[in-house]
Amino acid sequence: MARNCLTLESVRHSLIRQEDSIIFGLIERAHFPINFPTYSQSYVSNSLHTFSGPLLRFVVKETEALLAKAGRYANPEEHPFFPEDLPPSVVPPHNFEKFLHPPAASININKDIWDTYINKLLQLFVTPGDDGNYASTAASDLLCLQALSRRIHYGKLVAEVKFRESPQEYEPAIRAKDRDTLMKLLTFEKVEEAVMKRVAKKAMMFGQEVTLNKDGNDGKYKVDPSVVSRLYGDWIMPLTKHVEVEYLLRRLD
Ligand SMILES: O=C(O)C(=O)C[C@]1(C(=O)O)C=C[C@@H](O)C=C1
Repeated sequence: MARNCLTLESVRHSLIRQEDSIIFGLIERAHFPINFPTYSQSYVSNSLHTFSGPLLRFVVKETEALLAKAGRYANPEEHPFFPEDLPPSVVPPHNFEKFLHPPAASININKDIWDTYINKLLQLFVTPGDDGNYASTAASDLLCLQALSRRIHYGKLVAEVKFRESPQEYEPAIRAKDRDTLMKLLTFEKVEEAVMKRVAKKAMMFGQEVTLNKDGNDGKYKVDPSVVSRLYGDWIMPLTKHVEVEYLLRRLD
């Protein structure tokens, strides 16, 4: 859909679709135990001294460098975790429609997303242990981080649509830099409740063992549906709303 035709219904529809990518990402990651060395400061240090630090950082940084050359970050819906020193794109530029308000478009909270994912979320949906599959673990973390980042930063589009639909409602709070009022204005509790129920249901459907005999999967899922619901309620939606508030605060700049 052309950006300028976006409505609250269509951006919500995109958020619903993105739930699938996030839940599949979580299921893939939950296939491995925590594998702490993936995040250890000292795991990667090679004799060439080309890189040192956590393996996950290495994998994300190198992947982003490659994707930047392929033009990924020219798309306003994509946000790199390591925006410093990205190489230029080698592909012809695409004329992405400018839908966001330019002074607010550059918000990037990937640092918070990274810290939250590593320090809070992972422990909730992966088992303890170490199976040595650190590179595969980092590759599945990368997919989760990208899906989460895309969803959370989608809050910019949601905020823009809300602002365009009723600017008079938002302008006084933006001028007063009143974060609490903005947060109240953009919060729809009923929608949040529906999101939490739907993601739990999707986690049940996507995460069940599919067999050819009649036995059910004994209520066992690849990722706990109640945890998925909690990840959304406690972190994913609050971070999305944080992006919405930050965006609106710059909407009249
Ligand atoms: O649907 C909206 O209105 C949004 O702003 C998105 C979202 C979410 O993150 O899913 C965030 C805030 C609302 O309270 C409801 C849902």
